[in-house]
Formats: sequence, C-alpha cells, structure tokens
Amino acid sequence: MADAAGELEVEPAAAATILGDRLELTRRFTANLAARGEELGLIGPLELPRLWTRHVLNSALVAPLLKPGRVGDVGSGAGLPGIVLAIARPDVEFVLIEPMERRVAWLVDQAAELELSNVEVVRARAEDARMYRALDQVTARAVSALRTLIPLTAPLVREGGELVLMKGAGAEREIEAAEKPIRKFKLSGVEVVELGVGVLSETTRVVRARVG
Ligand SMILES: C[S@@+](CC[C@H](N)C(=O)[O-])C[C@H]1O[C@@H](n2cnc3c(N)ncnc32)[C@H](O)[C@@H]1O
Repeated sequence: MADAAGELEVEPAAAATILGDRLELTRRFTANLAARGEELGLIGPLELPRLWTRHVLNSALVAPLLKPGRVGDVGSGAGLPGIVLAIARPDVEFVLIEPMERRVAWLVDQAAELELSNVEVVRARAEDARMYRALDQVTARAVSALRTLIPLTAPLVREGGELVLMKGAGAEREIEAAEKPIRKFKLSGVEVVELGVGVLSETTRVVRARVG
C-alpha cells in the first residue's frame, strides 16, 4: 500500500501474508495510534501519513523471525514493534519494557482494547529489568545506537537466545562502531557469539545477534 507520502516500502502482499487473519486487528491498532498518538506524544505529526507502511508494516516484517517463547521488546513506546508483533504472533508471549509512564499507560490500554492476552507491560529501563534474563528473544526499534543497544539488551536474553534489532540503512556502519563495546562486554560474561544483518524493507534492516 502506498501511503499519503507516496512511499511504497512494504509489499502489501507480503504484509497480508504475514498478518493473515490478524490484518484487521492491526488496522485497528493503527487507527487508534493515528487518532491519539500525536496528542499523547507517541508519534510526530510528520509520521502520521506514513504510519501504516513505515511504522506498522515494517514492524510486522519482524514477526516471521520470532520463535514461540518469551520475547521482550525494549523501549516499546507507541507499541512499535511490540504491539504489532503481539497481534501478528498470538503464539508468542511478549514482555514490553518501557520506562515512561504515559507510554506504559498507552501500551496497557492497547493490550486491553485489542484483547491481547499475550502481552505483559513492565515499567522499567532495560538496565533495571534483568530479572527477565530468561527471555528467548529481544526486539528493539529506534532506542539507541548498536554500540549501546547491544550491551543494554543482551543481558535480558537467555544463553542461546537472540537479539532482533530493527535498524536503518546504516546498520553495517553501526555494527563496525559496536565492535569494541561488544568485545569489552564479553569480559562481563554475556557474549555475542554471532552477529548478522538482513534487509527487511527499503528503509529497514534487521541486526540479529546470538547471545552465548
Ligand atoms: C524513539 S522511541 C521509539 C519507540 C518505539 N520503539 C518506536 O519505534 O516508535 C525510544 C523509546 O525507548 C525508550 N527507552 C529509552 N531508553 C530506554 C531504556 N534504557 N530502557 C528501555 N526503554 C528505553 C523511550 O522511553 C522511548 O519510548
């Protein structure tokens, strides 16, 4: 679907395949965000016209990368990608980790309104949420650069688990910049054993890191 800005970032057929019978619920979440997101400070006015393609459908593209289990979404904010993924993958349990009260209230409200029984919302910063170390996978989008994001999120993941981080087109450069903090991090006992980058859409890359 081309949005109002004329951008076609995610093939509608791909989105329909991923979302299947969850497409309508995803549209409902998008409508809620379009109606209240700006007033609540969740989304800038310039983003409204491209909410569906750039934000919601791009988030949905992560859904096939998740395995049944417990997935944390760090810095969920408006619910991207956390709420979209919880809609797309009812077989996965989600823990949305977000420190800001107003955003937490929005996430709790949306989980209830959309009847998502697979969502738990935790008001915390990632560095204070390490009791969730048993998470199988952790997602994050637009939270911070990889050099800080990897040390922030890796301790939440169980041994053998995975980080699935949404990034812009500069992901490869970010990986290079993250090399030193990742090496230093290894000394503290949590180790990134594999790191790769894939293309999700025109504007979005996914950085996948296995944690040892
Ligand atoms: C730019 S917003 C992005 C929100 C959403 N992921 C998106 O893509 O629209 C960054 C979010 O990360 C949250 N955040 C910042 N530092 C954090 C931390 N240390 N732990 C968890 N969340 C954090 C902020 O409160 C904010 O909601």
